[in-house]
Amino acid sequence: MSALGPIPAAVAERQRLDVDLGERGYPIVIGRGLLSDPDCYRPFVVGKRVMIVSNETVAPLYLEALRAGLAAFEIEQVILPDGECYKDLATLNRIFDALLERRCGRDTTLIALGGGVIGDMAGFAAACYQRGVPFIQVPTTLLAQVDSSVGGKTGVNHPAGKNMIGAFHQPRAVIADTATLATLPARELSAGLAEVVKYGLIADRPFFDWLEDRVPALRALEPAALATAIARSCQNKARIVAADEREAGQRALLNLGHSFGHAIEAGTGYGTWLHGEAVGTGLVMAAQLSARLGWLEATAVARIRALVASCGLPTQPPTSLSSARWLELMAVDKKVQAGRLRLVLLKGIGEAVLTADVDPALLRASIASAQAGTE
Ligand SMILES: NC(=O)c1ccc[n+]([C@@H]2O[C@H](COP(=O)([O-])OP(=O)(O)OC[C@H]3O[C@@H](n4cnc5c(N)ncnc54)[C@H](O)[C@@H]3O)[C@@H](O)[C@H]2O)c1
Ligand SMILES: O=C(O)C(=O)C[C@@H](O)[C@H](O)[C@H](O)COP(=O)(O)O
Ligand SMILES: [Zn+2]
Repeated sequence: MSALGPIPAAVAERQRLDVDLGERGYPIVIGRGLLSDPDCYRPFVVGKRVMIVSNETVAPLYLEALRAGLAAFEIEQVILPDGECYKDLATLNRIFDALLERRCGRDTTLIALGGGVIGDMAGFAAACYQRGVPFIQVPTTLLAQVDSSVGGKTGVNHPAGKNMIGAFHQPRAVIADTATLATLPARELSAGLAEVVKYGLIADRPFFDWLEDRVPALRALEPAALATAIARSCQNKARIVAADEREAGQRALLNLGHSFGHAIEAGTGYGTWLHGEAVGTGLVMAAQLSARLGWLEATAVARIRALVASCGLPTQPPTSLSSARWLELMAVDKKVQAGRLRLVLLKGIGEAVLTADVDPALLRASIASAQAGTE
């Protein structure tokens, strides 16, 4: 895949990128003040009715502005409890209950207003309700704006494993109003930065280099830096998704850090570690294992650890998980094929690879050293 080129010195106030998926293709619009702009929704809402799905934290902050943008439509809403621990089938059912109670038909468009948890659940509800209705992503966390709202992976967790029940269902549009990030807690902003760093590591070394100088600006919500990081992350994701929508091959690279990260999330009980925190540590663990294999220089591992730490993210895994538990959790990863673990590792900064060539003993040793802080 060709490089994305240098990072632009300036960004437009409103950026539009396209996810090139033919008839399932859609725009990602990034800018401030989009929530209440009817032009952001009119071309993408199918029918006269919308069902907004949000949660009890986001709705008091942004529901009114979104309703103003959707004033041309008949608006229904369902407000869910907040938290990763509610990303489950029981909470999903509340969306179906609301759709059925209001007698919503196939001409209802679901609108996900919130972070990745709301986006994944509303998207999954849209994939299933009456065998599929349209939906629009209105992401309000950094993590959702740079990653989860794009690409059509939807679903819920199971106690045995992360995102184990779900479907691919692409949104009709992604409307990312960056002004919503002003109310995001600092810990959640840091969590979003983990997926941003991931994009630099997978296939975009110039972006990684750029990030090394920009983390303070990003953590201070400096608008130009934020808009650049969001757009660059989405560009990286969009082109991988366009090349491999259903993860037959290279889309698995988007899982860098996630085999470790998902094990941490499931093993500690969903919500103790935020997804982005687990991914941040997972990125460091993937780098450390890559170094053990002789694929990555120690200096690169040190740069990756330093960047992740500078984002305000943990770099060391929890000590509460035994070696057996790690392997048990990693064995249910969706990348496992014929009982064989496949991991995304690094051959360099900006060069991620999918490999099945990892000796379990080496993996165990790497995890144990990471837990001990000696890796
Ligand atoms: N589908 C995908 O491709 C994909 C990609 C990455 C992550 N994910 C999933 O996304 C989820 C994580 O998403 P997340 O990090 O957005 O977490 P989240 O959805 O739990 O949101 C984080 C917290 O911020 C609150 N919040 C949201 N917007 C806010 C705002 N503007 N101001 C104040 N508070 C706000 C939420 O209510 C929540 O408490 C995980 O379940 C993960 O598995 C999916
Ligand atoms: O979009 C993808 O593909 C990703 O892998 C993005 C990840 O950041 C995201 O957390 C995703 O939900 C993980 O997918 P899963 O298939 O491992 O559950
Ligand atoms: Zn992720």
